[in-house]
Amino acid sequence: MSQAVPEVLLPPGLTLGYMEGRLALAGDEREYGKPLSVDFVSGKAAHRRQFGGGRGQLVAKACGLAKGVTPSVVDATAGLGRDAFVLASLGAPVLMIERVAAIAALLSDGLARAAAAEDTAAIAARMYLRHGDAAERLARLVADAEFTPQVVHLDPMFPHRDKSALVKKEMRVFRELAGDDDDAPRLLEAALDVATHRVVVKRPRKAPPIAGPAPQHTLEGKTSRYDLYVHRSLSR
Ligand SMILES: C[S@@+](CC[C@H](N)C(=O)[O-])C[C@H]1O[C@@H](n2cnc3c(N)ncnc32)[C@H](O)[C@@H]1O
Repeated sequence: MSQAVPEVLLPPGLTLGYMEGRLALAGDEREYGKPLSVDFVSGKAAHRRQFGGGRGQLVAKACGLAKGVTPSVVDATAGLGRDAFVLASLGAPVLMIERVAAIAALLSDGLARAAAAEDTAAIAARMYLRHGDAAERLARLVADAEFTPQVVHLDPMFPHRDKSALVKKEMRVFRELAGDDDDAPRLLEAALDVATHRVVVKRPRKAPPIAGPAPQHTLEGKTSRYDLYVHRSLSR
């Protein structure tokens, strides 16, 4: 039985379709490289799940996962769900929000395949997905008691004015769809309003923090950094 392809608006030159059982976004390979899809079951995600360093990973430390501590997380910039999957693999319930319809469709397909596979079914059961603008949805999620995040994780696209800075062809498709996320300060404010424990923001290591309140702590990795905003009542 052929699966129906979700109807989403795409920039010219890109198509969404099923390839080898996966929903994938494809364009001219010379420009965009291999089709983009979400795979939580095999490849890099599986390798990282088995050998990635568990709670010692930067994203886990930033979100406050520690021995006996596993917070609930909203990943308000879900993208291809890599960070969300790491956190869910470590036991955290994670609600992902993604505003670009085509990316949300890839995530939804990847999640369905993870739910059907033996090794990842329990992890997928802790992952939830909403399509929409997180700056608008966060407050509603909490008001409706749909999900109360202890931690909000943000990883907005970092604007690269210099297009030659694009290293991987596959990421060109992604960047073309997601844009530059110039409105990240608005999202940070919305996240600070709802997270009961902390908001964590992933940045390139040398990039300035998002405009707005200053982070109380930073955690540095090899290529990226996390800015930590501890909930006001806990930071005193
Ligand atoms: C750099 S990517 C995130 C990658 C992700 N951390 C991962 O592990 O795959 C940023 C994503 O956040 C999404 N995004 C940015 N601002 C958003 C908002 N206000 N609401 C929902 N999604 C947003 C973009 O569309 C893009 O897909």
